[in-house]
Amino acid sequence: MSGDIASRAAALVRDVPDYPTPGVVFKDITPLLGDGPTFAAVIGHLAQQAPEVDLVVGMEARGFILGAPVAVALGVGFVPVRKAGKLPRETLSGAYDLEYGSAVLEVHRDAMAHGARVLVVDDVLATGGTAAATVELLEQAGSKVAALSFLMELSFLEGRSRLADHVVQTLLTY
Ligand SMILES: O=P(O)(O)OC[C@H]1O[C@H](OP(=O)(O)OP(=O)(O)O)[C@H](O)[C@@H]1O
Ligand SMILES: Nc1ncnc2[nH]cnc12
Repeated sequence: MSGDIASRAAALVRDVPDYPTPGVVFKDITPLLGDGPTFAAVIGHLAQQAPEVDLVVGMEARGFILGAPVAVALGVGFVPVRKAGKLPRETLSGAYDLEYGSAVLEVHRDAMAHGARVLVVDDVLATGGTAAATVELLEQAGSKVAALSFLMELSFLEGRSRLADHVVQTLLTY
């Protein structure tokens, strides 16, 4: 079944060369998001393989698109990890590099109870900079990252090696 979902999803991911910078092949998921049955099947797959968790965490912005419906499917809350300056209360924050730039991520300091088990959801694992920075924030906040779940992994960028102590799940591998 997941093989079937994987091939349907892969057919709806579009390669855009030299975006946003020369040399990067951007994996555009908007065709997949625009196909209701495939989008629903992907969310169902991510939810079905999830460990038991208290919360789902997603990273701005594409991690929100996948993470929030996974949280709803699991019947748990959703915590946004946002780019700097968007959260109104006290935050934990961390700078990081990604495949085509650098940024700062933040999470509300009180978003998770101490010891909460969380599932991290995002669309792409590339260099792993975004995911590693997120794990660091969550662990600083006292959470336990039960697993990280991605729609796809760009394995040639070896992001998985930055998450070596964690469970990493991906539907598609390039
Ligand atoms: O493994 P990495 O090299 O860190 O790259 C992966 C990250 O890059 C993209 O986010 P981006 O910062 O482009 O933000 P967006 O979701 O707002 O488009 C993607 O959604 C991941 O979060
Ligand atoms: N090649 C890529 N395509 C889409 N999102 C990404 N995030 C990091 N690298 C990416």
